[in-house]
Amino acid sequence: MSALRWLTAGESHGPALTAVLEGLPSGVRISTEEVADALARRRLGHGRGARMAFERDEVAFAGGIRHGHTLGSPVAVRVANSEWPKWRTVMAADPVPVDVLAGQARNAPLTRPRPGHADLAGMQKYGFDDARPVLERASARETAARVALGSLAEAFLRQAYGIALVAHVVALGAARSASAALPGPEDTARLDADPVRCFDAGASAAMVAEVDRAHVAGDTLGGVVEVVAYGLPPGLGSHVHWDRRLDARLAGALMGIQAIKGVELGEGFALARVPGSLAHDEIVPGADGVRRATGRSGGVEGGMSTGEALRVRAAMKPIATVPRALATVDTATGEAAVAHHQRSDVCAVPAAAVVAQAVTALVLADAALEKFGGDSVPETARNHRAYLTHLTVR
Ligand SMILES: Cc1cc2nc3c(=O)[nH]c(=O)nc-3n(C[C@H](O)[C@H](O)[C@H](O)COP(=O)(O)O)c2cc1C
Ligand SMILES: C=C(O[C@@H]1CC(C(=O)O)=C[C@@H](OP(=O)(O)O)[C@H]1O)C(=O)O
Repeated sequence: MSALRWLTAGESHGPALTAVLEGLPSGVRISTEEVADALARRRLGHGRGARMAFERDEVAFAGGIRHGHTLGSPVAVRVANSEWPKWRTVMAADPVPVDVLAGQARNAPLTRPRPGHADLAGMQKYGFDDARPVLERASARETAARVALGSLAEAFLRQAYGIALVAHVVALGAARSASAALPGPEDTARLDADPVRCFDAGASAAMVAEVDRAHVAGDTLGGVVEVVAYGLPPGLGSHVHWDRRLDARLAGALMGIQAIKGVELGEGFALARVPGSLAHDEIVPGADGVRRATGRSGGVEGGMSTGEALRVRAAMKPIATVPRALATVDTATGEAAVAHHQRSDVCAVPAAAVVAQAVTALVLADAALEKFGGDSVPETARNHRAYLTHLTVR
């Protein structure tokens, strides 16, 4: 069983998202404002659709926190949706009279499933003749719940072990950052201020232009995000079994984000094209112990953190709701049709970076608690210090 478990519930146009984090020690300092800041960061980014402008995330803790500190009990977070009054009837939990529903334009069955979204496979799997019940949960609005939990995991990692994370966009459509410079956690405000969360100013301008071109063309775009975590000890995760490997756990969590289609640690796929002499990170003596000369592995070897910066990338496919709608079949008639489209993001890669940072923090917090145990922040911090003091090789 994982040391830390998390679950989310809620539909895109439902009253609220609910998230639960179980296993967090007591004594993590956290405020509603910190979680709200993380949620606001997820709404940023050039290319997001109209919904980001008018909808608000109304966050409140519903358990596990007292006077600004975790209690060790499950933490429950509720992210209410300010748009709920408009959806109260269409998304009501209790039965609604048929004549009342019939008067709701929002309730018209969606029978032209979008290629690339969950619509068609979800209708087939769950036995619906309308895509609404599928897309409500498939929607990446759910990622607000994971970002809320990720902000708790990040606070814990920072306070217990001095681990800090940052995420940025390294490619968007055909534009990519040519710079090898990595942002640090202290660059978060600068990344928030960039329209596409890119650390490379030249590439940022090219990415903005890509989004604008796609918008005019009635098209959508994907891209690549990178999460960097600093301050990890060596030895999170394990080589001994597939499901204990840190890389496998990161890949699973990142691939669990809507629209993520590829994950790589460090140089990932590029390593497959170079000889071994250029693929690995040579081990060199340093003032504070052994170091790596390069960061090609992304800070994970043998399924374990090496103690160097962790660097993991995730590739996001373009948004499925393409304004210049794609071909589909109207499931009500069996006839060829164009996919339904009302509004959508042109590109949500900057938001995906924020979500990727959150799920990476959750995986690292789980792996750290598995390694160091402890039911309070001081206890797990003590265990971490003792481990570092007594490392067999340094
Ligand atoms: C932050 C974020 C925002 C998204 N916004 C949209 C959107 O506006 N329209 C859309 O069709 N898909 C959007 N998506 C992608 C869909 O959620 C995703 O394509 C869908 O779940 C199917 O992807 P899958 O095949 O990976 O499950 C977004 C994804 C993320 C991570
Ligand atoms: C609401 C959010 O993202 C939504 C994710 C999403 C999708 O299909 O994934 C589709 C869009 O919603 P709609 O189809 O209602 O316009 C996005 O706005 C959010 O991130 O908070």
